[in-house]
Amino acid sequence: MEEYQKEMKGLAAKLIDLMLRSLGLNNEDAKWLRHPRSLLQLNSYPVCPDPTRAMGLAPHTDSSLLTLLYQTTTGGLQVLVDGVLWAPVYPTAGALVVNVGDLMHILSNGRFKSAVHRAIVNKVHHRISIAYFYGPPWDVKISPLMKLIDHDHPPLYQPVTWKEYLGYKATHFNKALELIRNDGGEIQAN
Ligand SMILES: O=C(O)CCC(=O)C(=O)O
Ligand SMILES: [Fe+2]
Repeated sequence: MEEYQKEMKGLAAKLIDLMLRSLGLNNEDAKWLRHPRSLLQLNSYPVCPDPTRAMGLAPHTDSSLLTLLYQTTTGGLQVLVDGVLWAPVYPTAGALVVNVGDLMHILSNGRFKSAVHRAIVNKVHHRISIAYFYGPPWDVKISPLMKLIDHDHPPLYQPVTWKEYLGYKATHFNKALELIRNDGGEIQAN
C-alpha cells in the first residue's frame, strides 16, 4: 500500500505539472503543491441480484485536484458526457483512470472541468476499485490561479480549503461547486 501510494504521488505530481504547463503556468504558481495531501479509498461493490434497482456509487464529482483510479477487470465506472449520456469507462490492463476533481476545476478557473461519474453494480462479479485522491494541504485556500485572471476572465470561484469544501460537499452534495461560484449566490453556512 505504501509503495502504491508513493507511485501514485509521483504520477499525480507529474500530471499536475503537465496540466499547469499546458496553461502556461508551473508549480511555482501554486507553491503549496510541494506539500500535497492524499487519501486512498478502497471501493468494494458486492454482486447485486437486481442492478436496475441499485447504484454502486451515486453520480458525483471528486473533491480532489486529481484522482487516479485503478479498476480490476470488472467494469462499472461511467462518466457523464455532455450532461446527458452515461459512457462506460472500461478497465484497460495496465491503465489508470484520471479524474479531474473540483479543486482543479477551481484552481484552473474552469479550464479543466471536473467530471461527473458514477459506479454501477452487476449480477455476476464482485467489483473492486482503488481511488487515490490527490489534493492540496488541508488548510490552504484554493482559488483560481492569479495568472489565469484578467479583465475578460474574472475569478469564477471563491477561495476554499479542501477541508471546507468537503464540508460543503457533505451538506450540499453535487451543488457544492455552484455554491462557491462567484455568480452563484452567497455561501450559506450549513
Ligand atoms: O469505483 C469506481 O469506478 C469509481 C470510484 C469513485 O468514483 C470514487 O471513489 O470517487
Ligand atoms: Fe469518484
